[in-house]
Amino acid sequence: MQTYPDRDAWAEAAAARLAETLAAAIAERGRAVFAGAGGSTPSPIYARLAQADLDWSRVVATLVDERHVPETSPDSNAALMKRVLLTGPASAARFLPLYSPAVTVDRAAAVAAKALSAEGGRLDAVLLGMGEDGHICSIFPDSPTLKTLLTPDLAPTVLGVPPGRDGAAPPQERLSINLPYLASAGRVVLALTGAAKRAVFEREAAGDPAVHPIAALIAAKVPLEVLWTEAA
Ligand SMILES: O=C1O[C@H](COP(=O)(O)O)[C@@H](O)[C@H](O)[C@H]1O
Repeated sequence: MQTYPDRDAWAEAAAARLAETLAAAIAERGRAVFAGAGGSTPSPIYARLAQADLDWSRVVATLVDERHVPETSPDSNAALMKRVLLTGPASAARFLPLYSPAVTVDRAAAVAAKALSAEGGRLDAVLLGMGEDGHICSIFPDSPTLKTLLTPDLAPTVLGVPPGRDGAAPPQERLSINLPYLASAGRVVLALTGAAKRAVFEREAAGDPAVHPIAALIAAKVPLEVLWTEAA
């Protein structure tokens, strides 16, 4: 885990790592695929990444997970990414949504999986956050889709995630990439803030990889870089 003295240094370091990997992919293959998280963590990183000196017209930007809601919803991760990352020069990137309107969450997941596969089926750079319950992407510790999403030897794909039962997370249907997408990525930056999330990360990392997403990432040798700052 890399520790940073404040949020500015933390966000700057995360954005620089992601930009470096996207630039290398563009130099090597003429294109790059970026996948990012929603939630409260990524905004300062997205704001800096948007300023990166990249040929954004060669970047496909997508999400590691999404709530099954339209972009008009305040819960939409797509709306967040478009508002904070895909602005200025970065608006030249092509956005690939996980959500599709007017279809079931499983159908939307199949559509997104096909579209991502058509982009090469591999993510160059990934920005992850982690919830205080230890979820990453929409891979929730107690979800019925947990085991499928964490199965290491499936093909990279996108799956629909049902809402949790009896008030358990997540509150609404979601879509999520699976562990093999993270394991095959070029670089995965997990951005964490605050003492509580650090404690959750350390507890989860020591857990059973079959049911703890962070432990599963480590066991699957995801190219993970954890960047932490105390300022929550
Ligand atoms: O629901 C989600 O939560 C996680 C963590 O969010 P944060 O607000 O604690 O940063 C996020 O990584 C994920 O993409 C999002 O859909």
